[in-house]
Amino acid sequence: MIKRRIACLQIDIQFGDVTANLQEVAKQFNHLDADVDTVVLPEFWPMGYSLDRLAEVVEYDMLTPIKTLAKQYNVDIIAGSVPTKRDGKFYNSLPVITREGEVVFWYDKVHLFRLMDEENFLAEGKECGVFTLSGVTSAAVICYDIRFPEWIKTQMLEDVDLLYVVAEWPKQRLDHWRALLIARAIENQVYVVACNRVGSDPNNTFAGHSMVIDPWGQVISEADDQTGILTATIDLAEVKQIRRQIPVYEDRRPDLYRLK
Ligand SMILES: O=C(O)CCC(=O)C(=O)O
Repeated sequence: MIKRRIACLQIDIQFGDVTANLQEVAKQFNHLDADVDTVVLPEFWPMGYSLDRLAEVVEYDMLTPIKTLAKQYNVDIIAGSVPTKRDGKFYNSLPVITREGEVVFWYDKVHLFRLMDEENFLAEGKECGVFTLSGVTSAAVICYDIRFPEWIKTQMLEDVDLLYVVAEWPKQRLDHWRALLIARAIENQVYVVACNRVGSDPNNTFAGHSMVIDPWGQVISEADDQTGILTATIDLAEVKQIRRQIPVYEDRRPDLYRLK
């Protein structure tokens, strides 16, 4: 039995205000249950979708305070996503931070969301989001990525037990959010832990409804549309048990799948 207690910080994000957003994250850490192992933040928590401020925001040292929180609270952190800059290009990047305060993995969002103008400001990631954290083979993707089952499957084929999703998913497509996350859990027989934001920016109102879904597709915990912490305990032994019961990985027919 490998149990993990996970907490999603479902926060409101102040548009372009890194200081206020860091304060909000730190405030929420004060309310964590003492037995939490892993904390998950939403997409672009330092700034929201104020994409015209990317150049300014990347200069800000957003991760030192998050690393300090990891050590102080003795938790691993899937640190939502933050803007990064490499070779003159900006990325929507997800850092994985251990309880020792080390950044051990980065994932860059692969599918850019045109409805929110991402392709005008950001470059696409090209690498898989698979990593090991406190002994659990995990993967992480960002928001729009969940609409691409081929991309999620590519990662799940690396023996992943736990899929993290960080998002700023708008309220008007809440039904898609729920259906896509549940489908990804069922078809891949993995735990899905999805952290969304709440509140509004000048263009959108966001759905909240962070969710923890088991590998059978049952929603074991779901938030409403208010700020708060969604906490759930997962038992990773369930993954193997469900894959034995319905062996979809063994029954795949990739020789027939024409995905290009
Ligand atoms: O796919 C959607 O409906 C929402 C995606 C999104 O908001 C994002 O990727 O930031």
